[in-house]
Amino acid sequence: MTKQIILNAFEMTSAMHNSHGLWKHADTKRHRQYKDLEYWIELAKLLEKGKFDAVFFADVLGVYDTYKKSKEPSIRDGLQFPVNDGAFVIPAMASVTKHLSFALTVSTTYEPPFGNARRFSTLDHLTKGRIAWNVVTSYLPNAARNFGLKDMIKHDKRYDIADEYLAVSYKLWEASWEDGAVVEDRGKGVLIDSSKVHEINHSGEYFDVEGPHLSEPSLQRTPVIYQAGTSPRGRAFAAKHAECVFVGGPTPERVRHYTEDIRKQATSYGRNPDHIKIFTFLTVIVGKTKEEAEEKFAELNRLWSADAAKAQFGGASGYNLDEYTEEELNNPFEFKKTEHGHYKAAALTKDASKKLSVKEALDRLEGLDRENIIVGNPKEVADRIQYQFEVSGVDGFNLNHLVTPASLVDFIELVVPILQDRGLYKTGYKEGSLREKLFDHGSSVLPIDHPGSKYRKGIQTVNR
Ligand SMILES: Cc1cc2nc3c(=O)[nH]c(=O)nc-3n(C[C@H](O)[C@H](O)[C@H](O)COP(=O)(O)O)c2cc1C
Repeated sequence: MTKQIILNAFEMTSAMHNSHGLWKHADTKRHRQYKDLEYWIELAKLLEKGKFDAVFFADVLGVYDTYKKSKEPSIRDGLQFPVNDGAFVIPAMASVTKHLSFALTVSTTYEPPFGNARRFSTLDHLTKGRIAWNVVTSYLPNAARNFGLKDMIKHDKRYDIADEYLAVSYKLWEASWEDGAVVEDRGKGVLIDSSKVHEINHSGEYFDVEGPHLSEPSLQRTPVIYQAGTSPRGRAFAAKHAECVFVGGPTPERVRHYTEDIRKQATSYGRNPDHIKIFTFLTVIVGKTKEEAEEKFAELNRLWSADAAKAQFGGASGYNLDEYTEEELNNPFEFKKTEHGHYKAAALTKDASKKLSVKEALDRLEGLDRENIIVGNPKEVADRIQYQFEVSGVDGFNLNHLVTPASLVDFIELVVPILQDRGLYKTGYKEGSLREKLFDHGSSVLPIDHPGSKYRKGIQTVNR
């Protein structure tokens, strides 16, 4: 059977996400409606109609303020600000869908693991196993200062902390409660068999947690583990822990380099590389005709905010694009490792399809980056998606939407049927939890080659 594209809607419970300045578009209301439950409920119904696998909720815990050393460019255009807590809209979206799943971003740098484990168990219960956790280590200096730190914790150390954070989480989800602990024995007057509920007594370098886990085991126990990070340390972390990885890369060839590296490293951890699904970005502007798509592109390009794009680039990469002098504009735009994140900086330097000068790099952010957007009629768009899917070696995409919900409606009406005709996209959902839909492990819980499963106690689940 043809390998099929797994599709997530790339979202954020914020005024704007990656559509810089496009709140000015006549058809978008999301910057006013992102705080309304009705907006998320309608979106959920639309996405399930389009057979989307999941909604991927990005998140940040601060304002982007590297560019111009100021928060003003971000605040002015609503760049991922204001941003609400994504967890709260998920149960409402789950209540009007049966199959759509939800990947929620939570940082291991700022929120302690004990409360986070309960949050995900609760969501897994309420959605009947349709939850994933996108593990990030965060990149905004303002986030560090919001959580009482003077500076960001160093990039690689954040991943060391994340490693221990995951160990604590696995203990809570996998080791604290045995299967069958809830006995509900009316005769003996026992609701929960306390011999099957365990403290975890974790004492480590960064965390001390006694337990037991406050939630009883949910369908998946450990939520499907997503990870977003493309640096060498990020990829090593993904290879060890992630069941789904969200990688950045400006070309399908470069994305392939990352997918191959992650799968190779996963093997060295004793994991089956097929137990990792890899995703990258997808941005589409589709019209019934090429001319209509080009008109849409021109209109969006006209409304684009270069300042917001540079502000996002700044926070994600650590480069302040405002600091180059006139004389420096012709210099090559070089990669430098910062304490922020890897993929944005790499996209315009070492991963770019050609070497860029500083001026050329800045120009890429002045408008919608044509190199990273598919513009065309439905067939042209489907051809290009198919090409990117086949060349990059990914299992699916996180689909951006520039105008919400119009971009998603266009995609579902115009592109999905072609991908379905080609056998590249499902026409119906598989039954079961998110993990069962994504994999063939034979159960909802972690497979035995995953490091989290090593913590298991007294759990009677079959696994392939
Ligand atoms: C494709 C992609 C998406 C990401 N999304 C988020 C996000 O929503 N929120 C966030 O705080 N960090 C996000 N990150 C970055 C993570 O915080 C990451 O753990 C950290 O910046 C280091 O990333 P790196 O390994 O690529 O350097 C993302 C990274 C990538 C590659």
